[in-house]
Amino acid sequence: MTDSEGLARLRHIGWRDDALPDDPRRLARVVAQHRAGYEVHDGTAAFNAQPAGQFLKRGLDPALRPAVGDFVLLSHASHPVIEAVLSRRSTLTRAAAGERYERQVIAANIDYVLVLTGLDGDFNPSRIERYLTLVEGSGARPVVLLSKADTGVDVEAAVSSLRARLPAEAEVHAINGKDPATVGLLAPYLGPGMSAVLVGSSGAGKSTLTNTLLGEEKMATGAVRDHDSRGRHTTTHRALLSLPTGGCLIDTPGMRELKLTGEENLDLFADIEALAAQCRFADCGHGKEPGCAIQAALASGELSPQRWRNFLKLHEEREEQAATMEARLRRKAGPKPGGKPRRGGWSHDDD
Ligand SMILES: Nc1nc2c(ncn2[C@@H]2O[C@H](COP(=O)(O)OP(=O)(O)OP(=O)(O)O)[C@@H](O)[C@H]2O)c(=O)[nH]1
Ligand SMILES: [Zn+2]
Repeated sequence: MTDSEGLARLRHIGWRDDALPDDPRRLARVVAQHRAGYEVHDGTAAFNAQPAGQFLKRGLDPALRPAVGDFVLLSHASHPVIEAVLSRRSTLTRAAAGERYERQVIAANIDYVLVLTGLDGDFNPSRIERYLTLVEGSGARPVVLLSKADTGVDVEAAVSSLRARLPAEAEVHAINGKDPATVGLLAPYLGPGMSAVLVGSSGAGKSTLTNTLLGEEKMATGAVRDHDSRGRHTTTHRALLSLPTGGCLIDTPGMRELKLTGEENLDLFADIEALAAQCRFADCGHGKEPGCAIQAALASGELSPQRWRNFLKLHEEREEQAATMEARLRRKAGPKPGGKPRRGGWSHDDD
């Protein structure tokens, strides 16, 4: 295999450097993680690989283990073993219950997270906001895609109300997932060397858009899929899709249903945090307390009730999840020797 052939092969899996790694035959990309091991793709085919023993050690920071999107070096054995994980340019993480409160990598080396929402009944600005908080700080960039713009809905109104809520730099596009012209619109995010994931709730149009991007009918869409055949197409070869635009789309069920956990930061609501800091009392409950800056902002219209509700909802969810995780960790740790209950630290008592 010549160098240029080797490079062309690696481009299919999103390898972006102009140089080949020292031993390109050993390079592959993790496209899925199963109970029984990993599924990797080397640009020609997808196959299974096991993690080397070093990745299985108890107590190892989960962030050091191979994750979907990682470029890895394999052994030459007939049953390939993942021996090393190359350094990451971006890391999407979420909180995970482990031996301590820690973060789990859900995808690595992703450039764009395409957050897809239908402009039909699925349209939900709060959910979009929450997806953006998940992507924040990952090194990947979110792109909000509003599908079904062709269905007679008031696209302008939806887009402008959404823009008003999101940070100014957020990218928002209304699209028709069935229209081949959409490929051109999204090409800047899906060019050679780019890796993207598509997230969004069921029915938002992920399969439809993926098919349009592929330029052929490769996946079953909701229109033709009956209830029982759900998941039938979740086969190995479509976990990493090489797009005609040169980029690649990582599409595994876990990625599709990115869930929010207790650890997203709430930077999108920094304005609300700033307001709360102006309340007269440091422990203000933002109810009937005198001198409450939040209530004042709500009264003056500076803060919309909807935005305040969203903040409260997200905040509450976050607290709940953090408490659940703490409780789980505490159960795992067992009672402290000496029998005396531990003081402080835990805000919830669950036994
Ligand atoms: N008119 C129109 N219909 C769309 C568009 N995008 C998706 N649809 C339709 O919406 C339905 C659901 O689309 P899918 O692509 O199956 O949705 P999905 O996100 O893959 O759904 P899951 O596989 O359940 O996660 C199908 O009937 C599509 O034809 C669009 O931009 N315009
Ligand atoms: Zn207050």
